[in-house]
Amino acid sequence: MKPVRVAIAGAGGRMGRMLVEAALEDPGIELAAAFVRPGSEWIGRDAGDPIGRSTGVLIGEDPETAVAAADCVIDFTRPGGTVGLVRVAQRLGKSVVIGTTGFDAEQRALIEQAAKEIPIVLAPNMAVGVNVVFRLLEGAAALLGEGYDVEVIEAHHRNKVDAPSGTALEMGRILARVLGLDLEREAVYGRQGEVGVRPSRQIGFSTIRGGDIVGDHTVLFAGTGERIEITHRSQSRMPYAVGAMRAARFLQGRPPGLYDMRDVLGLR
Ligand SMILES: NC(=O)C1=CN([C@@H]2O[C@H](COP(=O)(O)OP(=O)(O)OC[C@H]3O[C@@H](n4cnc5c(N)ncnc54)[C@H](OP(=O)(O)O)[C@@H]3O)[C@@H](O)[C@H]2O)C=CC1
Ligand SMILES: O=C(O)C1=N[C@H](C(=O)O)C[C@H](O)C1
Repeated sequence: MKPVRVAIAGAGGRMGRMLVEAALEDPGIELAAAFVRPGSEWIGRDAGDPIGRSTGVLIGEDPETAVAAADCVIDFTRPGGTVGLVRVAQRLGKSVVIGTTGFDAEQRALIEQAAKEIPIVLAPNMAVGVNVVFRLLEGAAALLGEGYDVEVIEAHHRNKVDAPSGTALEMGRILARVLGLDLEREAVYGRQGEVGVRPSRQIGFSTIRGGDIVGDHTVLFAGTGERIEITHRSQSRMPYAVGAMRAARFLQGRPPGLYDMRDVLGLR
């Protein structure tokens, strides 16, 4: 099988660098292009420079040129950048792996629309462990049922700009579905002041930001006389990047559609 040619967006970012490294280590992947925003200090430099390696691929600034050179574009940037890139991929008939988080409803709808024409993996967390935790949460929530208050607690580095994390929100969606809750009405994001007695039909989200924490997620099921905590802690960003390469390989030859990491990992 020919390697999947990937273009990496935001190649100078924290995840962009990891993605370049993971692409170089994966025999099923060929690094075809890497690009950044116009004006970036990285333009014209080797894509391996941010990680002290040499790739022979120069960092560009034109998404069209980069996407045209690849089978699949991998995007861990910001929602505004992602939707623009999805339009380019749609026009050129290329697949997209999206790790970016923090989309609003309109941006999400645009991605869903594009997925009618091209194959897209959209996943707030590409680490295998987190996707297994998603499955554990389904089981735990179904077994525990009512009688346990559910809280989602996440911690990330000081530079993360969206909150709660995309992973925490996905955990909330899974728990709400299994428990029959309406997340729009029954979620609470942080608490302050005289908030009153906690309703049983509620999912609480708490966000911690500080230092260089890569990413921790805990779901707490608090009962009477006991509590259960399911925790995932990331010690490195590499599992996210390795997952993104798996997603790019998964998309090769796939029909248009919106997939997530559970599809990629066979966890459905
Ligand atoms: N799904 C997953 O497994 C994971 C998802 N993430 C998500 O990935 C995203 C990026 O995280 P991280 O790498 O830490 O962030 P960084 O800020 O380190 O990197 C973001 C990159 O995107 C670029 N960028 C920002 N805005 C735009 C735009 N409008 N158009 C194009 N490029 C843009 C930045 O360029 P510049 O430097 O010029 O601003 C930078 O290179 C976040 O949404 C995060 O939540 C993170 C880890 C795992
Ligand atoms: O910004 C990050 O760093 C991360 N973002 C993702 C999220 O919002 O869930 C995934 C991971 O937690 C790291």
